[in-house]
Amino acid sequence: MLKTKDTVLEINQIVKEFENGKDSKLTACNNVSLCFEKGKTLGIIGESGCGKSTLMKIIMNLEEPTSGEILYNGEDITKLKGEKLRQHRRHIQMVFQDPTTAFNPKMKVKDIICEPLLNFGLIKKNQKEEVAKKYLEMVELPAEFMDRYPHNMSGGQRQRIGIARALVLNPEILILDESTSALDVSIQKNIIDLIKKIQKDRNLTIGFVCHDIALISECSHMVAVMYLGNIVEIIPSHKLGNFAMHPYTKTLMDAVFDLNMDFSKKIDMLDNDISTKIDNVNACPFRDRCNCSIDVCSRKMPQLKKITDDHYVACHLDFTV
Ligand SMILES: Nc1ncnc2c1ncn2[C@@H]1O[C@H](COP(=O)(O)OP(=O)(O)OP(=O)(O)O)[C@@H](O)[C@H]1O
Repeated sequence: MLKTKDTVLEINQIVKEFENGKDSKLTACNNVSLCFEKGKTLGIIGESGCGKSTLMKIIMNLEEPTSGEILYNGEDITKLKGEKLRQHRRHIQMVFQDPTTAFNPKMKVKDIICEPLLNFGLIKKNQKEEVAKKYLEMVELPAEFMDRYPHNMSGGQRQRIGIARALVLNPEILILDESTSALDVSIQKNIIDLIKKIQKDRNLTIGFVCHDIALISECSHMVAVMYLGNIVEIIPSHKLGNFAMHPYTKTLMDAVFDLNMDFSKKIDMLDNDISTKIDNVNACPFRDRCNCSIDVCSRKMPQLKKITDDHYVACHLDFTV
């Protein structure tokens, strides 16, 4: 994925290995390179355990990569320490899957929303109510909510507070890690609509991590498909339906329940579990579950190949025909 004039965050060849028992290592991220574009959403999709959250934690400086760099305004943020790191945190904020666990249950909504601003000394205590009102309005909640506690709200309302708190420092990039996954479908849609509106108003760059390809295609501009730590396809979301090429992406797409779907078509579901993985750098990570694997797949790791300017695939199959 090539850097453009609109790139705000550049992930270059990030590798993250974890100790996995005595003499073995687990590669959670294997040479991941991606670009986040200003005002756009980059969706990252993959099954549980494919490394999505690890990558997001590295972007958030909550985890250190084994190697690679992440450039924000030309500076490698993986190397930041101390006060420089603290100041940098204002630029990239995250909304977690379950904000309940991230909130102090003894704090009122106004304190939760304003805490980051107070930590950075950006407001005085007597400005809390004014700020909370503004941000509650932004996430379409009544001003009276500022005196509530998190446990007196629904999951959707709590997630709105999580979004307000993440945006209060006016970050350039917002990371949403399965942020709507725990919500009912109708509430999920409302939150997605709200996020899209805020993105437009603020020209916000978003990283949207999710295991639901239908949801990701609905709210992302570009989609990166991750499998066992590897990016196997990067594709504009509007092309997912008709132009996805990697056998894994196609399987994910085929599994989406679509009212217009041809029901006579066989749906190839993934049978063996992702946890039965073998870390083999000399083979395609998807080969054991792939219906189209060929001889070379068990000998060589496919590299991302450019199909068109905005579409990349890591597969040994020949897509030129
Ligand atoms: N601190 C850690 N120590 C050892 N292994 C880890 C650690 N964190 C993650 N892993 C492993 O790295 C791999 C990727 O985990 P990660 O949480 O990034 O996946 P994920 O795609 O976000 O999954 P999920 O959607 O379930 O959160 C998994 O095999 C996981 O067990």
